[in-house]
Amino acid sequence: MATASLRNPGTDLRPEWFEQIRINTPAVERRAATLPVRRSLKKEWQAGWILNAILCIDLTTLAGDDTEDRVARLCAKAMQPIAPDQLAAMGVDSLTTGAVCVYPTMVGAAKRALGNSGVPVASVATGFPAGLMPLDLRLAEIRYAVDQGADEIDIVITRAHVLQGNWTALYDEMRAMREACGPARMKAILATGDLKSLENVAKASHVAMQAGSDYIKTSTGKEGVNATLPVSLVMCRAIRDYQDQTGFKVGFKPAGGLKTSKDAIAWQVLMKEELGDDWTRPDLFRIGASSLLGDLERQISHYVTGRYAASHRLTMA
Ligand SMILES: O=C[C@H](O)COP(=O)(O)O
Repeated sequence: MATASLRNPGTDLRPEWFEQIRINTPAVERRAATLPVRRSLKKEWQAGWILNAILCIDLTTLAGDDTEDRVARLCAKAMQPIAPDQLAAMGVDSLTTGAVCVYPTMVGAAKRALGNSGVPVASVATGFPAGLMPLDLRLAEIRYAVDQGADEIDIVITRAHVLQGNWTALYDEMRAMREACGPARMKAILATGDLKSLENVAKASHVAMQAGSDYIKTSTGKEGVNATLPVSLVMCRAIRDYQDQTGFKVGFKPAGGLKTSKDAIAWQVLMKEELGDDWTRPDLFRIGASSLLGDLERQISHYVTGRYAASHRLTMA
């Protein structure tokens, strides 16, 4: 059995590990519905989970009007997401987000802004968000982002391969992407809102892990439906099965539409209950979000000062 610290190397394609999967959708939905209301957290516990969520955020900007200035501001926020006096009041010395996540042409600006802070830069690639580009161009885009200094690559898959059950084609493209990533960790975005069924989500999760993904990620943030708890539950169970099958731990990243502290806590409850404490830390859990940090800041400020700060006092737009 592999140890936790080793990177998932993937396996040969093993359809027999997932072809028989059937999902009881009503049961998944019932279980998912209990997650947001499962724990009534006392104030200090709630504040602790909120700080942990910040530690796990891939602080994201993926907009057509991104500029190097915007990316630099995002990076400043990633390095200091909470005001030092508020952190000190909570007995915490320092805190950063899990990573920043940007388009490939913004990787250089992010690296410069983050300096030696240790905050990793994640880049989307492979024709994000639709992925409908020739494979050689998608692989070249990964290599470009790695060359610019990206530590992590968030790839998108060809949804048609899933919809047609073409697992070999899906595995082959992801294997090639994993190789193109080299030392950069690969997060595989399944775009679950496009995949039509929870069974397809489970099967695509298995193929992504067999192809060597370091994390599996729900969504680009651009699909009609992005991260949901039922989809996340199915993906977490695939991660658990894969660990049973291979001994390797693969990370999970819900992304798209996560905006509130309540969301951040519900997803952490999911991780803790389905996969255990290891999956509440950034090496196995990230939250992809462009507009979650503001609410987390508000809750921390309320915890420390007893009142809610006006939104213009919070530095994250
Ligand atoms: O990977 C991260 C997503 O693009 C973020 O989606 P969001 O803008 O809905 O938070």
